[in-house]
Amino acid sequence: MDTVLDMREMMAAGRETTATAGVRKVDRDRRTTVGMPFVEDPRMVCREVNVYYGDKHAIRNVSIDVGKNEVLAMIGPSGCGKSTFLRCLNRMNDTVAGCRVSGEILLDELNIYDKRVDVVPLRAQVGMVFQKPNPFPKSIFDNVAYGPKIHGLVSGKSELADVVEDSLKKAGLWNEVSDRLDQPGTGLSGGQQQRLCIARAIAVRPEVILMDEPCSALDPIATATVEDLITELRTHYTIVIVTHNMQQAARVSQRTAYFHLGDLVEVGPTDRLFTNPRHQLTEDYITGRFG
Ligand SMILES: Nc1ncnc2c1ncn2[C@@H]1O[C@H](COP(=O)(O)OP(=O)(O)OP(=O)(O)O)[C@@H](O)[C@H]1O
Repeated sequence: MDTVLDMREMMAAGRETTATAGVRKVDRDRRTTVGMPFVEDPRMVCREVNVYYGDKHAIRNVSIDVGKNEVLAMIGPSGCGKSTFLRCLNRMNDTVAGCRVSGEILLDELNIYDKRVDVVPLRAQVGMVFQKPNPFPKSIFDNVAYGPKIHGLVSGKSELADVVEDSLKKAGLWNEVSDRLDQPGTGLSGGQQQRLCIARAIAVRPEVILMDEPCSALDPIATATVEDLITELRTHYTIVIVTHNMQQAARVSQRTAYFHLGDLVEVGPTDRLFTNPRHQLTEDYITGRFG
C-alpha cells in the first residue's frame, strides 16, 4: 500500500513526485484561453483539467494559474462549471459519486492528485468557505479550535487559545465575540457565522482559501464586511472566489476568469476584463446579453 503523506512534509523534505516531474514537461505557454491564464509566480498551477460526472463533461481542458496573494474571481452563467472547478482545487470532488478529474493541479509544485497525498491536511492547506455559513454545533471557541486540535498544530491550551484569538482577529470577529467565546457559534448572525467559518479555515494555517459564493446568504452590510475582510486576507493568503455578483468580483479580485459551458473562455486583470473583454462570450455575459 502506498504511504499517505502530508504535502507539507513532502515539501519540507524537498521531494519531487513523479507527477510533479512530469508537469515540468507541460508547455506552460500553451494557450487555449483568451487573456492571461498564467502568472509569473503561481501558488497553484492547473493544467489541462477535465472533470466528468459520469458521461457529462463538466470542465473542458482548463489551464490556469492562481498567483500568490491574489484574489482570483470565477464568474459565468449558472451551470458553467465554476463550483466544479473550485472543488478540484482541494479535491472536494473526490467526495462526489461518479465524478472523475484528470489533468494536473499543483500546489507549490506538488501534484495534489498524487495518490500519496492525504486529503485531510490538503483541505487544511487549501481551505474552503461555503455559500451558507456552516458553523459546527459547538461553542465559538471550539469552532475555531477544532481544526488545530485534530491536525496537531498546537502543543497546549495556551497555544490553542492564542491560535483561536489570532484567527478570530484575522477574520475581523474578535471584537464582537471575545466576551462570549463559550456561546454557540450557531447563535451568531449570518455575517458573523460566515466570518467564524473564515476564522475556522484560517486556524489551520491555509495557503489558499476557496470561497464558493460566500456572501450569497448575507445582507448588504454583512457582505461589505466580508468583502473588506477578503481584501485584508489577501496579504496572507491566496483566495479563489466564485461569485454571481460581477460588482463583487470587480471590488475584491485582481484577476477574473470567465467560464462558459465548462470552458475557461477568458482570464484577465479584473478591471480590463470588465471594461474591455477580449472574447465575445465574455462581453455578452458582462453586458447582460445572456446569463
Ligand atoms: N454531482 C453532480 N452530478 C452530476 N452533474 C453535476 C453535479 N454537480 C454539477 N453537475 C453539473 O455540472 C455542470 C457544472 O455545475 P456547477 O455546479 O459546477 O456549475 P456552476 O457554474 O457552479 O453553477 P451555479 O452558478 O448555478 O452554482 C452543470 O451542468 C451541473 O448540472
